Amino acid sequence: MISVEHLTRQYGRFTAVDNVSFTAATGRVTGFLGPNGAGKSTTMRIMVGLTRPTSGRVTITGRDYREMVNPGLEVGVLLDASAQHAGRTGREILAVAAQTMGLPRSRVAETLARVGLTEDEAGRRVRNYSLGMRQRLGIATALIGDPQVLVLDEPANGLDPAGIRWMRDLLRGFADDGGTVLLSSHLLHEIEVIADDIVVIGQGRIVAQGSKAELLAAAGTLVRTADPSQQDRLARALHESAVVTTPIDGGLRADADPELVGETAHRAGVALRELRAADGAGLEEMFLELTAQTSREGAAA
Ligand SMILES: Nc1ncnc2c1ncn2[C@@H]1O[C@H](COP(=O)(O)OP(=O)(O)OP(=O)(O)O)[C@@H](O)[C@H]1O
Repeated sequence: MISVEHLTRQYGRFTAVDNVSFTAATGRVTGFLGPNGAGKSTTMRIMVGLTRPTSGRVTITGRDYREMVNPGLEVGVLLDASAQHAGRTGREILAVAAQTMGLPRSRVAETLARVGLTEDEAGRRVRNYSLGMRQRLGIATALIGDPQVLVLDEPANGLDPAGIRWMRDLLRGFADDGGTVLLSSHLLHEIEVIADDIVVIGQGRIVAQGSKAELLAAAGTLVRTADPSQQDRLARALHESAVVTTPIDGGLRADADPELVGETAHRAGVALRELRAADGAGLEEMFLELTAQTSREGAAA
C-alpha cells in the first residue's frame, strides 16, 4: 500500500503539490490522472525519495522509501522511459539493474519475456528503440527485482491500443497477486482502461477520487425524451427532485442514477427515447470539468 499524507511541495512561492492525500491500495491498480503540470510527477518523485516534500509524507508499506536498504526489491519505479542510456542494449540495462540489486543473471531473460521484448530486440541499442519498446524496457527495469509495489509515471505513453491492453493485463495480474500499482497519465482513456481506482489532480490539488465504478456512477445518466419539446418538463421534474441536469448533445445529463431519472420521467408523464448510464462519456465530461479551471486551456478560455 502507498499512503500519501498531506503532501505539499513548493518551489519558491509556487505550490506544485498542495496538501495532497490519498492511498493506493494493495491488490488494486490506482490511476493518478491530471492535465500537464498538475503535480503528478512531483508527487511520484517525492514517493521515491528524489524530491523532498516541503511538508507531509509518503509511506510505502509503512516505510519511507529512503529507509529501504535495497529498494528495487520492494518498489519498482518507472519515472522517465526516455531517460535510459541510449548507447546500451536493453539486455545490458537489465543486467546492470540485476547486478545492482544483487539478483541472478537469469532474471534478465525472465523479465524480458515478461514484458514481451524479443531476444533480437533486447540486443539492440536503446537509441534504436521505439517509444513503446522503451516503455516495455522501463517496466522490465521496474519488475526485475520482483517488488510488491509499482510506481509508474506515464507508463502507457507511446503504446498503441494493443500495447495498452497488454499493460492492463500485466498490471491486473500484478495486482491480483497482491501487488500495489500506482500509475499516472494525463489521458483519461488510458486510466479508464487500466485502473480500478482513480485519483484526479489539478493544479496540485486532489479534485476527485474513488473507484472507477463510483466515478462512472457519479458521472450520471444520459436521457433523451421521445418528444424534444418535453425535455424542459423533464428537467423541471428532475430539479424538483434536487437532481442537477446539464443539456448535452440533444438530451440531458442528470446527476443521478438511471433508475431515479426513469421514475421521475414516469411520474412527470414524459416518454423517453433513451435512458442510460453516461459511462465513459460522462467521466470524460467530469474530467474536463474538474480540470477546466486548472488546465492551461481552461485558463485561456
Ligand atoms: N524543480 C522545479 N522547479 C520549479 N518548478 C517545478 C519544478 N518541478 C516541477 N515544477 C512545476 O510544478 C508543476 C507540477 O509539475 P509536474 O511535473 O509534477 O506535473 P505533471 O502533472 O507531472 O505534468 P506532466 O503531465 O506535464 O508531466 C509544474 O508547474 C512544474 O513547472
